[in-house]
Amino acid sequence: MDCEASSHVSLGAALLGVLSHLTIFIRGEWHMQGRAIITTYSFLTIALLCAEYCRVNDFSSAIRAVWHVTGSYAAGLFSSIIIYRKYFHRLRHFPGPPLAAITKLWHVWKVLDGKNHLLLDELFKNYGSVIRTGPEELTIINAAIPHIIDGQKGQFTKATFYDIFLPNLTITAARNVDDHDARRRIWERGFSPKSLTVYEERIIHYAELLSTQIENLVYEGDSINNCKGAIINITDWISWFSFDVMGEFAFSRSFRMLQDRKWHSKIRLLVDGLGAVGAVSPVPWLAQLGMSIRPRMFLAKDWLSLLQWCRECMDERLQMKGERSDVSHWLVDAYIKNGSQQADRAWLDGDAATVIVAGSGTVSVVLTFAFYHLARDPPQRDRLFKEIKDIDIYDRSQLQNCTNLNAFINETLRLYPPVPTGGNRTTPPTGVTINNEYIPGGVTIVAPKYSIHRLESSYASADHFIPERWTTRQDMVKDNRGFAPFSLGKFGCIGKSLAMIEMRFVIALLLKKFKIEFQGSDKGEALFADLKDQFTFAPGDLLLRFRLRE
Ligand code: HEM
Repeated sequence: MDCEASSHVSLGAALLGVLSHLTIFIRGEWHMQGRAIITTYSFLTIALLCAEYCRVNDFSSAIRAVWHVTGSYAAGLFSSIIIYRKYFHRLRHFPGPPLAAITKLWHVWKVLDGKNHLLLDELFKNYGSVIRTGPEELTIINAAIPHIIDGQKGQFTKATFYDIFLPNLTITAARNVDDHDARRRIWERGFSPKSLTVYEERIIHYAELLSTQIENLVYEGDSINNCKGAIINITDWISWFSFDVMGEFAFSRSFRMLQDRKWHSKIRLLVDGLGAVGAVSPVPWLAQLGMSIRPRMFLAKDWLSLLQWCRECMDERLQMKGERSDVSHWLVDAYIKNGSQQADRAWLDGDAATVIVAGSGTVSVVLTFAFYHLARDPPQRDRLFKEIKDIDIYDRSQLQNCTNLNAFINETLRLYPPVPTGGNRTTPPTGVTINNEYIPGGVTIVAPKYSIHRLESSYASADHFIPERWTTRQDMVKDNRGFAPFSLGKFGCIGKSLAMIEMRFVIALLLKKFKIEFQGSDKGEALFADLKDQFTFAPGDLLLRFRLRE
C-alpha cells in the first residue's frame, strides 16, 4: 500500500472509531458487555488479518497493516469519548477532578488504599457539594439528598454498581424494581415482631458466649500472665460474634468462631473478597470482565469458592428436618412453594449470603467503634453504666428506653455509618432538580453518609463524638434530614430493628460485666489507620483491656 492510500485507510479507520462511539457506545449501559466487546473486536481483527494476508501474501506486512488500522480505529474511538465527555457531555458544567470526567479508572487508582470515604470528603472541601466524580456520576453532599434519592416520592433506582455482584441474585443487588419489590415482600415476612422475639433469643445466646469467652480470657490473663484483665482485639471478637449470629440466621448453624477463638477460613475469604469489591467498585465492568474471562484467578477464585460454600451450606440447610426459626426460613419457604425452581435457588443462595454480609459487616462496625468510645471516654462509659446497672437488660423494652444508650449508638452511627459511601442511585429518566440545579436522567448519584453525617451545617462540632446532641444538647443538631445510617424507603435496611436489639444488648451486657479501657499507649491508632471503605466499613484492629467489675 502506498503512503497516500495508507493514510486514507488510517483516516477511515479513525472516523469509523468516532462513528462507533457516536452511534453505538454513547447510548445505554455497556458495563456488562465487556466480554462480548472483547470477543467481537478480537474476531474482527483476526478476520481483517486473514483478509490482508490473502491480499498481500506476506504475514509481517499484513500484521503491520492491521496494527495500523486497529490503532487508528482505537485512537478515533477514545479521542471521541474523551472529547465528548470533557466538552459536550450534559454533566460538563459540574466541577470535579479533570480526570474523573473522562474515566472512572482515576477513582480506582485513588481508592487503592481503601479510603474512599476520605477521598469524597476531600473532594467536597475542594469542589463544593455537587461534584462530578465520574463521566456519568455526581457525588452530592447535602442534608436533603437522602430523602430526595430514597424518600417516599423517590423514583430513583439502584445504580450500575450493584451489577458487580452478578450473576449472583440478591435483594441488595436487584436493580429491576419489580424483582426487588417481589423479593422484599418475602424478606419482610422474616422481620415481623414475632420473628424478632425468636431471633433475640439467639442473639442473647451468642452475646453470652462472647461475654463468657472474654471472662475466660480474663481468668487466663490473671493466672498465666499475672496481668490484670484480658487484652483482646475487640475488632476480631465482635466480628466473630456478629458472623456467628448471622450464620444462625442464614443457615441455622454457627461458624463457631467465638468457640474456636479464630476466623473461619471461608468467612476470612468473604472479608478479603469484600476488600476487592471495595477496590473495583467504581468500575463494575472491570470486575465483571475479570470474573468472566479469568474466573479461576486470584480473588475471583476466592469469591467463587465462597459462593460455592454458601450453596453447600444452603444444601445442608434445606436438608434440615423440622421448622427453623431463622431469617432464611421465609426465603426457603418461598423457594419450596414456588416449586424449587433453579432460578429461585439462585435467589435463595444469593440472599443467604446477603444475610451474612449485610447483617454482620454492619453491626460489627458500630459495636467496634462503640467500644472504642467507651474506652476513650470514661465519663460517657460511667454514664451508660449508671443507666443500665439496675435494669433487667434481658427485657427488651427496658433497654429500648435507655436514652443515653440510644444516644450513644446514634452518635456512633452518625460518625461511623457502616455503609459510608455506598448506596448509589440512578436518576429517573426525566431527570430531577436538586437545589435549583437540573440533573438529567440516567445519572449515578453518590450520597456518602460519612460526609453528610459530618456536615457542620447540620451538626455543631460535627467531627466530635457528643452523644448528648441526641438528648440534653439537641441544639447541637441543626438539621437532621441527612442522618440516614440505615438508608430510607424501599431500598432501606430491612434489619434495622434486629440490629438495634443486637447492638443495645451486647453493649449493655459487656458494660455491666467488664471495665473496658485502652491498652497501654494504644489509643486506637490502628483502628483508624487501617479503616477501609469496602462498601461496608472494615475497621482496623483495636486492642482493649477487659477487667471484671467487682
Ligand atoms: C448497624 C447495622 C446496620 C446498618 C447501619 C445497615 C445499613 C443498611 C443500609 C445503608 C442499607 C442500604 C444499602 C444500599 O442501599 O445498598 C441496608 C440494606 C439492607 N440491610 Fe442493613 N444495616 C444494618 C444491619 C442489618 C442487619 C442486621 C440485617 C439482617 C440481615 C440487614 C439486612 C439488610 C438487607 C437485606 C438490606 C437490603 C434491603 C433492600 O435492598 O431492600 N441489615 N442496610
